[in-house]
Amino acid sequence: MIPLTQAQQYVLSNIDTSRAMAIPIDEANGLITSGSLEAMEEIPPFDNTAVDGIAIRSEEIDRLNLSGSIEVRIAATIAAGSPDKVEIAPGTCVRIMTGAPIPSNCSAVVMIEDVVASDIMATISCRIAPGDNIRRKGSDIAIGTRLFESNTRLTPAHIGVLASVGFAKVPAFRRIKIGVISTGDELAEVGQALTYGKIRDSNRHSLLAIASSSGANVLDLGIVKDRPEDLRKAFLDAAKEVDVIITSGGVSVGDFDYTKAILNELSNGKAQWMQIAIRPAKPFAFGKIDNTPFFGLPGNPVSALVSFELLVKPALRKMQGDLEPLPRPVLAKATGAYKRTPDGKRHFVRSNLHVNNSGALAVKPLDKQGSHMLHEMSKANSLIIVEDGDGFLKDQEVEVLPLGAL
Ligand SMILES: Nc1nc2c(c(=O)[nH]1)N[C@H]1C(S)=C(S)[C@@H](COP(=O)(O)OP(=O)(O)OC[C@H]3O[C@@H](n4cnc5c(N)ncnc54)[C@H](O)[C@@H]3O)O[C@H]1N2
Ligand code: MOO
Repeated sequence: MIPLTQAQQYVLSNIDTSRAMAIPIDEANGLITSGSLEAMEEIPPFDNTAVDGIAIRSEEIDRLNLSGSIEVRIAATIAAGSPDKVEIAPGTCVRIMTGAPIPSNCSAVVMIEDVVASDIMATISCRIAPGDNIRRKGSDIAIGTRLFESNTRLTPAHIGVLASVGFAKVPAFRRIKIGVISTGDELAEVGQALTYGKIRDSNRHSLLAIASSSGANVLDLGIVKDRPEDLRKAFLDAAKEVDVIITSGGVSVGDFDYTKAILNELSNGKAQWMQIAIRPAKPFAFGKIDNTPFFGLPGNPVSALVSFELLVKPALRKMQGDLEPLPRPVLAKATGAYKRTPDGKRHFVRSNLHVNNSGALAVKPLDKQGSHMLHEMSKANSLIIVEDGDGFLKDQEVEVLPLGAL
């Protein structure tokens, strides 16, 4: 058996970053920038009002500060989007709506709630200072501002910023397309009758889902029987269609575990079959078919998902431009014990990570830890890392990998 870090490093060293290209901003959420981005427009693009109210000149502010109350004639009303460049006459003011351009010689806006106004006159008796309620041109983003560094993962707020300064496309690493295949004669499709000896193919569906929620496009490549010629054809066809191939099953030592043998043949003898010193997800195969990375995950349903988290996801992150692709654990206090015996493996214990009543991170190890027990896995949001040994006690601080992060 080899340590997990060795397997992860081997995979990462054989993974290239996907092509950088100009991506339409509405397709870029979750992608990573391939270059730094600078603003070529400013925000706000003109001085505008932050409130609905009355815009006044500094001379009126001075009069107000002297006398405590002023009356000003309302010369016009300015709506948001108004294209007019306005300058107002002495002794007058304008009604103005949130976001509308400020007349060039006005220096504050009084909120409409603080004004007694008729259609033509406004009486102002509140305190106001120059600059109040005005959002100055360029005060949020000036032209030339470095918006984002290269290798920034784009979130909805990044997308909004890019739209606000006029980027229709953004330079980013292309989204990966993942094809998922299930292998095994025992597999039945959902919706098919379940005859004796068969089980439903759950891996294909859970793997399509986890690949999709990891930010990839996915392609369902179906179930392939345990027949070398069928597997060979399916793998070769997949390599033409997708950027990454994921299979489950057939990577252990059974008589019909052909996946690793066919993968090795199609990667010109360069595939690696590994027994990783972890539980679950011990067997794993990795290779490339016509330069398309191929991940042979174990068939046990929990193992397939854990293998995806620990081995596929870091590779996807690297392909998508993440400079620190390996998952990082957090520390939390165990709310229960986990007993194990030394077996040379690091265990990943399905668990529930949460914030306790004191506001600290706590983690509950779940009961059923069998690698076929997918229902229990579905209740987990994290994996407690337990090094080889006897396990941990209640209230002990443990390392935890949260599941589900991009
Ligand atoms: N003699 C040994 N036997 C096994 C070992 C070992 O070291 N020596 N390792 C065990 C471990 S650990 C795992 S994990 C499995 C991995 O086996 P394979 O990757 O070859 O997978 P299969 O044998 O095809 O299936 C294992 C198990 O999972 C079920 N399965 C398979 N595909 C699906 C699917 N798409 N959806 C739901 N369930 C699936 C399958 O029916 C089996 O029960 O090997 C152990 N054996
Ligand atoms: O390691 Mo297998 O992946 O336990 O079930």
